Amino acid sequence: MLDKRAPAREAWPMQDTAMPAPVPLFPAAQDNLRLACERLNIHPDVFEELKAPRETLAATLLIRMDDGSRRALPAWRCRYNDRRGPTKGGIRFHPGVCLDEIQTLAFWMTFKCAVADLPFGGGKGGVCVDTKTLSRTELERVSRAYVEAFAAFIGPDRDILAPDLYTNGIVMAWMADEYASISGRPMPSAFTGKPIAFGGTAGRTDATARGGYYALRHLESAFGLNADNASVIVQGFGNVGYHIAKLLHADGYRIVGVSDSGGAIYDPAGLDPLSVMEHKHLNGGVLGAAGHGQTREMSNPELLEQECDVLVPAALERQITEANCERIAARVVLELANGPVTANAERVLLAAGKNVVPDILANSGGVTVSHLEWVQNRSGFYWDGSRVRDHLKSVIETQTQAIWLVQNQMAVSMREAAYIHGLKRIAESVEARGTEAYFANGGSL
Ligand SMILES: NC(=O)C1=CN([C@@H]2O[C@H](COP(=O)(O)OP(=O)(O)OC[C@H]3O[C@@H](n4cnc5c(N)ncnc54)[C@H](OP(=O)(O)O)[C@@H]3O)[C@@H](O)[C@H]2O)C=CC1
Ligand SMILES: O=C(O)CCC(=O)C(=O)O
Repeated sequence: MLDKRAPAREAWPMQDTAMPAPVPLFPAAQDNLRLACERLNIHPDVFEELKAPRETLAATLLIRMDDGSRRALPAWRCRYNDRRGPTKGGIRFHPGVCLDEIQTLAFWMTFKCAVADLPFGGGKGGVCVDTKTLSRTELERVSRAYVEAFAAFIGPDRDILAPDLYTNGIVMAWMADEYASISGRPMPSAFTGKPIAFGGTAGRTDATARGGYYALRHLESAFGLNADNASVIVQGFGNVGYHIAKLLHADGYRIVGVSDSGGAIYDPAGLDPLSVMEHKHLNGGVLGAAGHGQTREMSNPELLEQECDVLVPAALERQITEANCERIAARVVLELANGPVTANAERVLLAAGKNVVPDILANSGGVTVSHLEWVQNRSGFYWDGSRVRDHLKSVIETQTQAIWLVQNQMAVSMREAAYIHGLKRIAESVEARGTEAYFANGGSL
């Protein structure tokens, strides 16, 4: 019998054929791997192992909506490579989520964890959903359904989740709670980025931004930047975008532009991130927030091209592409988003003498502090915020310096240097199992 609640045929969501599919991310990620393998003159088995994910699971989450209807949401979790330890990486809820994106993000996590020298491999997950269309109870059902679907994949020694785009500490708490129900005992270390009252760590909320901040400050003199007269544009005003704006503003950087999904504001005289965030809380977006008298509203693409010294993409992938790279005014691009600059665009930026601090270094602060949360959950001994920040600063400065050296020694881009630095560690962990001699040149750079 026909379900009386079924919507009329026209009301069923149809595929939007007018929108061209985005260029896949994974082939460019593989190019980075191939280049790093060539530069290190590494055994071909390493490329063979890393060119594809270990395992990816797809599921359809069937969610009961508040009005009684059901929605089917595509979801994925990818464990890309676990040679250095359990796979680790965030989960995102976004309407653009697809298999290509999740696999690529999991690949990037593999290298990010190696760059930060964490005992983790890389993973990532996502649900194709627009959280802005969900009530809080629907969001909770999506979070719990995700864990139910992927429970066999997850675990403190297998695959450890964390927040990413449009997920946060509350989502992690629902997930950890669901996982405890399924496992029959609490296992908080299978999730990081949890609220502090539920086994979270001090310092995780702003860790991604803080890591990027430490990297930028470490490179200031190399980039010829001076906090007292340098200007910054931040794309995305969520967890990462807001905190980087706040940290740099506190040090004297002039925040001249910020944006969110609703649009952008630009004020050459400067914006106060705290008052912009207050405005966003009250009005739902940054549009309409006032700076120092010269504030203009514009689109996100326009904002990227405005005058500034440092551009911080902190939203989505593929924001700086062949279409706009020649008009980017910034001298430094600090990639706090994952994959915001395409490979072709980066070539153009570098040829124009600009600097790009690659995502797998610039945004590695989040997973570095997630590692500390995992350690604290397992030991039952909790650190204070200053100890967490000191550790993060030391990790970021050490890895930034190491990558800077590789870049100069090998005359490669900072991204290539980061991949070489990470690949060396991954290959060492394979070789340490005694199977093969992976370094044709004995492991020296
Ligand atoms: N959270 C973490 O620990 C880590 C995050 N990252 C990366 O950082 C980026 C941001 O993540 P996070 O801050 O956690 O996510 P959030 O969900 O907290 O914030 C995302 C922000 O991006 C904005 N946004 C969404 N779409 C657009 C668009 N088309 N143009 C401009 N802005 C847009 C959102 O706008 P609105 O507020 O209007 O919705 C929001 O302000 C992602 O690429 C993520 O993968 C990387 C490492 C760790
Ligand atoms: O904290 C983590 O485990 C991972 C964060 C993340 O998803 C990322 O770095 O892209």
